[in-house]
Amino acid sequence: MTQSETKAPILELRAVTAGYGLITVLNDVAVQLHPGEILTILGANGSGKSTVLKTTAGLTRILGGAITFAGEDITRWAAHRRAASGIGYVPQNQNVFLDLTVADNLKMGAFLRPKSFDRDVEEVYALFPRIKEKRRVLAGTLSGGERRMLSIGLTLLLKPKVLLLDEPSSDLAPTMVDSVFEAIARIHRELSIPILLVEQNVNRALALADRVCVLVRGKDALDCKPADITTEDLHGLFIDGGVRTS
Ligand SMILES: Nc1ncnc2c1ncn2[C@@H]1O[C@H](COP(=O)(O)OP(=O)(O)OP(=O)(O)O)[C@@H](O)[C@H]1O
Repeated sequence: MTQSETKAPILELRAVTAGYGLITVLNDVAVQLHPGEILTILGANGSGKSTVLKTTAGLTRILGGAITFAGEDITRWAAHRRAASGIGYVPQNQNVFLDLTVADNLKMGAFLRPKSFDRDVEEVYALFPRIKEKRRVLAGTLSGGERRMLSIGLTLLLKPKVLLLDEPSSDLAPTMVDSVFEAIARIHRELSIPILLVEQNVNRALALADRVCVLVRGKDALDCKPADITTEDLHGLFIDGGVRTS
């Protein structure tokens, strides 16, 4: 058991069943994120990884189970209340204003904290120097990776207590993937924010994670340390759509 696992989880999904309208995607799912931890969720396409994040952010229909965050039952809380209480969700699709400059995007993100605006924006620029260089250009002209960085930066301005990152490296050039993973490691190390990470780049995700949760068809099938995942597990996970655990 790691030091972080001995603490109570900051975020917990307990036997959560959830979906969209009449469609049930998650069945009885259990996920625990502990203080100081990066937990990576792996799974085949369509296994429900993004739905775990959306359910935590309050964007799906919860049909059963409970979600607790920082000691409170947030199961019935609306998405905006969860965000305001410290659940920072960075969706896979960009959430930046394409017709505004980078600096104006950040201004929008920091409008709730006018007093600390300059300091908070400098913190984002320090994490993402590339974003600082491009602060005067329209967000619509940024590369995919730069937009991803801006999107993470916008969420950081809300001072999250946990960060939910949905495939931050998808569709990026290799050098951008390096920059994004480096930034995630720094956010974790320097800002001490626990992170729930959904990622298709298995090797990079395993290198970064303290713990791994594997989803198979909407159900958590494996919860272990990265070193305990075998090549066979991974083969089962991505080729067969299931996980061999023995
Ligand atoms: N808004 C939606 N309405 C209805 N069904 C949805 C919606 N979003 C996702 N689904 C369905 O939920 C299931 C799980 O989707 P989800 O995006 O959570 O999977 P995933 O593991 O993140 O997949 P991928 O790795 O391909 O992104 C899929 O069958 C998908 O079609």
